[in-house]
Amino acid sequence: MAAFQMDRDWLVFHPSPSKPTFRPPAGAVDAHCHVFGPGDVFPYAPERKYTPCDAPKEKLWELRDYLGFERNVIVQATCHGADNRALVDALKASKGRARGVATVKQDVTDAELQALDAAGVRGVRFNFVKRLVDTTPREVLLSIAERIKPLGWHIVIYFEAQELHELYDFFTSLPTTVVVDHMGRPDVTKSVDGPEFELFVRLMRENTNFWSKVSCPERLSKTGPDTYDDVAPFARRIVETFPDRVLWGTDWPHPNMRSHMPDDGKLVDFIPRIAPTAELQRKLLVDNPMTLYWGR
Ligand SMILES: O=C(O)c1cc(C(=O)O)oc(=O)c1
Repeated sequence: MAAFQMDRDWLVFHPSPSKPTFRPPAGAVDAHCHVFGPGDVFPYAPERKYTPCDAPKEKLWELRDYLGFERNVIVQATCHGADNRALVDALKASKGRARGVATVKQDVTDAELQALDAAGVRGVRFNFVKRLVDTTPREVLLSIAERIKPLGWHIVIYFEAQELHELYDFFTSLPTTVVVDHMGRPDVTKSVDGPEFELFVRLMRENTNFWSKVSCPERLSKTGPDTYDDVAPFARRIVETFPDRVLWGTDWPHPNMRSHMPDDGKLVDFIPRIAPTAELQRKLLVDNPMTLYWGR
């Protein structure tokens, strides 16, 4: 009997993704993915908002190789809270082919930060999505930011587009490189030139320490699986406007998907639609993530 029972409506990752037609350039990095558990070895956090299926590191390596990628950036998932043991275990097992983004609390010690750094962690994640986490006061986040800055780490932020107005000044006060998850989750039924997305473009334009992941068409799309036509203009605009500050990731194992479970091969085939030239593809998949995560 497994230690944890996944949520009844949980969608398990795709059992047999298609082989992508698009071949990623040599050295490509999947710069946003997660590991879950396994729960009987690395228990899910008591404060979690969901209980997923196990998604262990071995499955992630299999997917990496199958899709034609060489490296991963593993982002601490909220179901593990600030217990980074599953993440660290995966980083150590990766033989240098994975880097990590952790979640830490204010009372994290310098020795713990050093140990995370040695394992390959290069950033912390601040999450503002209310269905995923309880709110952490801004002064606590700022104190964590000051602690991780000397390590040369960056901050990954996850929020929804309608919250950006309220969070804008706080975000721009952060003292490190800041990476936005999933393009700030735009409402893609609105115009790509409209005021909501324009605010996000302004954040990127006026603050050159901001980067964006152009990931998760499956989460943002309203038109549905496989083509994600409605998301493409948003992601392409960001890639073409900020080619040196964009990252791409599968988001495997796709926590909390309700509408459908994406075929990871189809997600890879989405890349040339948002990064149409070989140069843009190389920056997005190789140069940018290598600079940010393997720069030292
Ligand atoms: O939208 C989500 O549900 C989601 C959740 C998590 C997490 O639980 O960490 O991470 C993501 O990148 C996306």
